[in-house]
Amino acid sequence: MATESWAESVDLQEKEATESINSLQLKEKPEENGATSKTEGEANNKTEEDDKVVWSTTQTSRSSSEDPNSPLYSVKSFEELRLKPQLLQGVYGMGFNRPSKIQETALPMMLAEPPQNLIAQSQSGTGKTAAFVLAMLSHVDPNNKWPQCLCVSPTYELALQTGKVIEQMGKHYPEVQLVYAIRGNKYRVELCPADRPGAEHHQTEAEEETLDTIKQYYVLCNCKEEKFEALCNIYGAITIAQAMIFCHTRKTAGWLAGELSREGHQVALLSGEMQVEQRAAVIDRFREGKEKVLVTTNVCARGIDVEQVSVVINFDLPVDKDGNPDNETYLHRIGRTGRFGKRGLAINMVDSKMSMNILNRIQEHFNKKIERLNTDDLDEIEKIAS
Ligand SMILES: Nc1ncnc2c1ncn2[C@@H]1O[C@H](COP(=O)(O)OP(=O)(O)OP(=O)(O)O)[C@@H](O)[C@H]1O
Repeated sequence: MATESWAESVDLQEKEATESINSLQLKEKPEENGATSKTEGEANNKTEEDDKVVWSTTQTSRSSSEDPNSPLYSVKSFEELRLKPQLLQGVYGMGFNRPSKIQETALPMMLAEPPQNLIAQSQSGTGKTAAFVLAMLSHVDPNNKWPQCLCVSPTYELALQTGKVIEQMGKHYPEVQLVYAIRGNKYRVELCPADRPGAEHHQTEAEEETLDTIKQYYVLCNCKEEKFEALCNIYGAITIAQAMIFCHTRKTAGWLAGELSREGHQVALLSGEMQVEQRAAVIDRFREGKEKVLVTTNVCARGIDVEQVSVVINFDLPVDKDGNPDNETYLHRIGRTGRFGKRGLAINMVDSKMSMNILNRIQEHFNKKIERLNTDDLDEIEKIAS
């Protein structure tokens, strides 16, 4: 699959972004993902690190593709979805064995002749992107030399991420060309007709929006310093592959990134005021595992798919401009972990009566109990990860 180069401008910015990230890396962690090979002598010499429970995305939850109630369960194979052979090659090349429920349900509707309009909802990380990418690639006819599929993304980062999925799935379909109509690329888009006819709806109930594979907890604190201490205790008790930490303001995010760096964590900082290309470079580095912790404010981290993210921390709970709970943002944030049946952990920091009230309203909205976690008790933290 051919691509127009958007990477040039990203490269130019990357150096600058890397420098600012490097300035945060005061101390490198010697071990990656808690995985090391040891001699027998070393193995007998247990360290604090050895005692930690590993909270890793390699552990899959009970909600697997075998469970008919799981959003990953399907009765069909990709062959039965009648995908083009080039796309089947692409799908298997990405390591997908079977479609998820949303893929199995949505693809036949999107591939029908004539195709049906569809508004589909499914839990985070259950394969929606893959579903609509396959639909786009199935419809495009490379003999027609005009733009045929338009994918509109809410953010620059998501446009790049979806583009990468298109590139991977379309790897064996080089006749199809992909272009990015994003900042820095001069490309005139054809507009969609404003009068779209009605669409089929495939919706999820509010109670089902969060995944059972993501365990949710809250921690009671009094101030940001206590929240940071709680965070350190969590890191002291469990080994975390990669984590995303959400803050309300840039100021808090910057402060927290600095504190975490001083503790020896490999930290990346992502916030709205950075140039979009810089933000893309930061996300790329995080995706490659160059940083293990991503501290971020909000919008730019929406929809990011990084498999290794095993823990999401709401250092500040998401609220809208009127100070009410932002349930949608909460869902998007915690959905950065527990991707495609992996286990995930979401921890909310509560530091006032007001934020406790916000948390209670979030629980009510999703009809899901969020348990309290005492981070002064290392055994208790270890237990939630086992
Ligand atoms: N059928 C499949 N088999 C195995 N892995 C899959 C399959 N479909 C998608 N994935 C992987 O699962 C992860 C989540 O998929 P995807 O990003 O499509 O989910 P999503 O529903 O769009 O997520 P979000 O709601 O956060 O936008 C991705 O890393 C993707 O590569």
